[in-house]
Amino acid sequence: MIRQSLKFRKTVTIVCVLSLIIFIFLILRRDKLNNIDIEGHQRLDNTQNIGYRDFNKMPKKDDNRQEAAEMDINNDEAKQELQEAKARLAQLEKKIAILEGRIPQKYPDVKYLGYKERKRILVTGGAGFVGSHLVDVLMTQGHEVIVVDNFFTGRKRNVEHWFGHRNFEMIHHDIVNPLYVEADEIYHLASPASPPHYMQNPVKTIKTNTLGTINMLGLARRVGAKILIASTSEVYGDPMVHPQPESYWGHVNPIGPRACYDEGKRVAETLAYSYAKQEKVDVRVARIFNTYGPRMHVSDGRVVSNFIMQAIQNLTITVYGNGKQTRSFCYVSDLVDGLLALMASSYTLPVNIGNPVEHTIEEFAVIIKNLVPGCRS
Ligand SMILES: O=c1ccn([C@@H]2O[C@H](COP(=O)(O)OP(=O)(O)O[C@H]3OC[C@@H](O)[C@H](O)[C@H]3O)[C@@H](O)[C@H]2O)c(=O)[nH]1
Repeated sequence: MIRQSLKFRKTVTIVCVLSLIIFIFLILRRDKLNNIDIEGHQRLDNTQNIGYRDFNKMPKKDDNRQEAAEMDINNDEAKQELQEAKARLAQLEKKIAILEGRIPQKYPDVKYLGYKERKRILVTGGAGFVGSHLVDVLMTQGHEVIVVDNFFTGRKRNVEHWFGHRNFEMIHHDIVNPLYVEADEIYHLASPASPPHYMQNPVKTIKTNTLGTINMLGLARRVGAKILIASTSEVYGDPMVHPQPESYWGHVNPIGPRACYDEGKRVAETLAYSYAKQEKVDVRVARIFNTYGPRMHVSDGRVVSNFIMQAIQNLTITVYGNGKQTRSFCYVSDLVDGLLALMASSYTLPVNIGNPVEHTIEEFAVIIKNLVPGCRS
């Protein structure tokens, strides 16, 4: 009985120890598994946590990178545009500098005229030799001047010192076509005046002096402007009377080489007085004699520039014919004074404007030769 009891105890003890070992084993095993789970769980948590906690941060980081990339692209484009703009600006600055070089910064002194005194004056042929000097005086007097020129013989450089002035306007226009502007006074000077120039295209010369004059007289009638017609000593043709008074009717060959100009100007005068009589246009007619002065072109073809150029270059002075024909020579500023005085006057019949002292062409050739030092012409 005691033996059985001891055996039982022993068995129970062994079972207990074994159970304990198994229990410890199981606990250790569980811990290990738990650790794995825990680690796994932690990793999962970490991910989740990171995912959760940095939910607002992580995607932002990506956005920032994208934004930064986009900004880089935009910056590159902006830099390129800036460079292009700078290049264009440099080009424009160059062009402006060239233009500024051409336009004088300072204009000749111009008088200030009040609204009532200031006139708007149209000068046809205003870029020519005589016209440009007239424009200078009208501008300095303080008037508003409109220059119309087709630049056949006129030159922009003759009036470029007025470019940009608020009282000055330039129109590139051929007066053979109608012109619609407002004006108080019209100086109608547009026509080639040098024989080689006006004979170069005789039909055009006649058109300018007939159709062109009709257009200007029509304009004067429409706007109520006073008009001065620039006529010529050539209306006397090959005169039989010396010097020629305005009452002399002339000696003109209607089919001669100069007829396009001579007859063109005679018709222009006839038109002026027809408009005066029929349409009550206020007209002035100036018969201009030989004129010389600055801005006369070296290849003008008239006797003054021809002789001077020939004398300077020691070339033969070309006296046409026997040189006994006479001419008077008027300085351009005196002619301009005469034109202004005639326009301002109430005298409506034709007026000769020139130098009353006549010289033969032969005499004139000698005068020029003696004025050029060392001339061997
Ligand atoms: O080289 C020359 C040029 C001209 N002459 C002579 O010099 C005289 C003057 O001739 P120009 O060519 O200078 O001019 P013209 O006097 O014939 O007419 C000029 O003067 C008046 C203006 O109104 C006219 O518009 C213009 O044609 C003419 O007798 C001409 O034969 C020369 O002897 N040699």
